[in-house]
Amino acid sequence: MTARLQAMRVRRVFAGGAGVHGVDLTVAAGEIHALVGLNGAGKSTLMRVLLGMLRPDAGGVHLLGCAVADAGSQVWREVGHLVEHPLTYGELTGRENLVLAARLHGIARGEAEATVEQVLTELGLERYAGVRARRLSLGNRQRVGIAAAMVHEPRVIVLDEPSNSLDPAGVILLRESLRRRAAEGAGILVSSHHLDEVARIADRITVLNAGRAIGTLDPSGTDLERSFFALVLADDERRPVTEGAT
Ligand SMILES: Nc1ncnc2c1ncn2[C@@H]1O[C@H](COP(=O)(O)OP(=O)(O)OP(=O)(O)O)[C@@H](O)[C@H]1O
Repeated sequence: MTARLQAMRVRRVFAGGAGVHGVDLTVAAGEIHALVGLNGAGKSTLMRVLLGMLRPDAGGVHLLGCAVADAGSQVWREVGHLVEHPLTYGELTGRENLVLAARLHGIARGEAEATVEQVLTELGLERYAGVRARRLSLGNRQRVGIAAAMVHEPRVIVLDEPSNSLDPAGVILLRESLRRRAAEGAGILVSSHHLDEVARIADRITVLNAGRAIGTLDPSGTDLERSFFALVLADDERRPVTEGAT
């Protein structure tokens, strides 16, 4: 298995005890790996550590085989992410934002426009491409943010709650886009609250609870919701109340 992304015993604990308490996680080439967990379980924190936005207290992260702390532009141009709010410049149009994102990831000027047209079509944004980002609806701004994370065809993709504020059409386009990218060898990590959606898209599902990876769910299983709550409940009952309190 070629690991695109690997977390080894990653720990990042905030004052008060919440955070991530020693998580191992691998995202293989060609795989869509979903992270699920209740609010505050540590999904965003883990993703931020994986992307070098937060330094771990302990443990390590490898991106494309390179320690994240040592990753240079050659590695970062192969990574696309959307964590928290879509980073768009409100005064620029969707298209201009995407050209900028492509250029920042090393796509040559001559290629950027064609690449951007492709991703605009892929995410159903053609009609809105000329609209300034600040005038876009929440859902279309989210689509632009997702497009910006993927315009440069990265081999590692990390998306935190990407289907938030997307309409059903957007959810389907996102699903198809991620499937295509995984089939072409990208390793994709995606967090979500929507277990139904996760079941449709993920090859593997890891459950986080109170900052720990407590188990996996079978995406083809019949009652994902029940299995999810059973895992969380069993973990909560096992854990002393003071530990990992959020
Ligand atoms: N900068 C910070 N300082 C202190 N505590 C923090 C900080 N960032 C996150 N936390 C806490 O760490 C825990 C995990 O938060 P995180 O945002 O990673 O959870 P999450 O699983 O992404 O939740 P959600 O589904 O609500 O987005 C929470 O209890 C949160 O309050």
